[in-house]
Amino acid sequence: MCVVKRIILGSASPRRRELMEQIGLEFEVVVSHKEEYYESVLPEEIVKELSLMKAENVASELETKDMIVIGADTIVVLDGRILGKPKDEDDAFYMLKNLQGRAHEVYTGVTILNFDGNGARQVCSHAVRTTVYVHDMDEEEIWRYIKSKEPMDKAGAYGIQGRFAAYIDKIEGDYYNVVGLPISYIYQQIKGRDKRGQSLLERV
Ligand SMILES: Cc1cn([C@H]2C[C@H](O)[C@@H](COP(=O)(O)OP(=O)(O)OP(=O)(O)O)O2)c(=O)[nH]c1=O
Repeated sequence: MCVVKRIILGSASPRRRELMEQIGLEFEVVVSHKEEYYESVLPEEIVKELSLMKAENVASELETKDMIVIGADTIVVLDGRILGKPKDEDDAFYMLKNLQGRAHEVYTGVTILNFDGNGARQVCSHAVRTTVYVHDMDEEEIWRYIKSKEPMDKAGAYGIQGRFAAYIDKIEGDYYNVVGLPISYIYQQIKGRDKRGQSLLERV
């Protein structure tokens, strides 16, 4: 019989928490307040770097034995420019005005740190891209959406899972990746078996 490892989600995002709960994983949330920054240039490298930093920041505050630590970061990319969370309502307006009527990319980077019983770790960082097509929005619609407060804590100033569903034409790729976590990728990774036939979830 195997003993299952503790899984730590290193995120303050309620969406990430909900997606982990949705698939029935048992996990704990630990939030680190250490600063994050990146040096990479390409979007997929940026989100991988940030997700690694988030996971490492959380791991540095824990006794990391027989444990899986997950970090994630989501950005919206439009014409090569990165849109993070809006600073204020005018910033949200600027982002939404540019996103409407066309396609953009959403990248989420995920890092899974897998610690064995001796505290030795394996690192797996991966980025997932989804293309999102947004319908035309007039200025009144954009302001109405901003006044709903939904955009303010989200990359690109929108939440596909909320009122913004009204403006989603179509997507190509993983929906959950846009919400903040490519959840089936994570599950398949941690359930996957290594050469000894052992799942990441099992303690040695
Ligand atoms: C594009 C998009 C983003 N988002 C959210 C997911 C993330 O919470 C947020 C992107 O910001 P992040 O910096 O990736 O994450 P966070 O600061 O919210 O949480 P933490 O760093 O503690 O893990 O935007 C949505 O909820 N829906 C969407 O459609």
